[in-house]
Amino acid sequence: MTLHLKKAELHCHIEGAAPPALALAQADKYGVDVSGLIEDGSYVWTDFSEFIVCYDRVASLFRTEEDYATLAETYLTELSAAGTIYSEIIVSPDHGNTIGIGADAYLRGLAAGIEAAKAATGIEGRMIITIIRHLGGEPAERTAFYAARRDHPLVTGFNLAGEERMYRVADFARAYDIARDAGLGLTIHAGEMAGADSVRDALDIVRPSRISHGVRAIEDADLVRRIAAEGVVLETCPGSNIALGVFPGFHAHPLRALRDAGCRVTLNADDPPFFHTSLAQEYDIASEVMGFADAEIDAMTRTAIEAAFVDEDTRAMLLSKL
Ligand SMILES: Nc1ncnc2[nH]cnc12
Ligand SMILES: [Zn+2]
Repeated sequence: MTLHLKKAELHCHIEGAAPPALALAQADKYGVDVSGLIEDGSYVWTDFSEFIVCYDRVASLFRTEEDYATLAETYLTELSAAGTIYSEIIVSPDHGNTIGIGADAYLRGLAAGIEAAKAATGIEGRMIITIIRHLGGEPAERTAFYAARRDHPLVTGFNLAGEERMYRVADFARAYDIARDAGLGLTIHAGEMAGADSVRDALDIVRPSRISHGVRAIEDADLVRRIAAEGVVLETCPGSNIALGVFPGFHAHPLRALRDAGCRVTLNADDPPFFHTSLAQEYDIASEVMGFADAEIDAMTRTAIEAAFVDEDTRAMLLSKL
């Protein structure tokens, strides 16, 4: 067990953190039929494409500012109970537009949830605005402009999620330029559903300080050396990778190999209930299944705080808690 260890998370999609029980309550509230979506208390999907459809259906059950406040507060409160001091949630203002409340109300609701959790538990939270790869470059640029104009201090980063096998990183270069110019921290999903080339493109074109996943860099030794040399931080999500079939089991997961090669690695849950995991479980697996010592896991937590998209006073405060 790793309950005694402090934890930090850089990579969790907030709609992907909705516990099935909360999604069921939301479905009840809005009279939505969830057969085929939730069965026996679990989300139903079989591959990445179905997972994305399932994810979007769950997201559509959250329809008001208050719903989003509840979602963020529920997740961060659960994290805090497991010893988590910091969490970055990946948020999608496009969902706010899809459900009709607009991006501002969507972010306001999430921020209220983050602040409520902080008031109750002390957990620090930030929001990373994501663009959606399978929607293409044009909506991404609109979202990047929105993110650049952000007027909320809890919005500190920018990400690209969605179907990695669609479009090219270059299609999102302009969106990333806009986010970079606005001073947002940059990370990008790469090396999850696509291989080393995708990670190399992400490094060359986006120049991020972090990569969301990045684990398939292991397919190219030169690329692993480059990630280590450049100090790019990998937001690894082992449970997610196993659930999505990226690797056949934890024994085959490259977390240890990447760490041993000098890459800076962190532990994250991605979309925890969809992948039957939690941040606490990712820490437990690192300890009990992958055999990392407590000091090695603490080093990953420290790396997460070092790479967090926060101001330096907040970083110092978080580091002092470790
Ligand atoms: N694991 C994942 N990869 C890419 N996009 C996502 N959106 C939500 N979860 C994701
Ligand atoms: Zn992700």
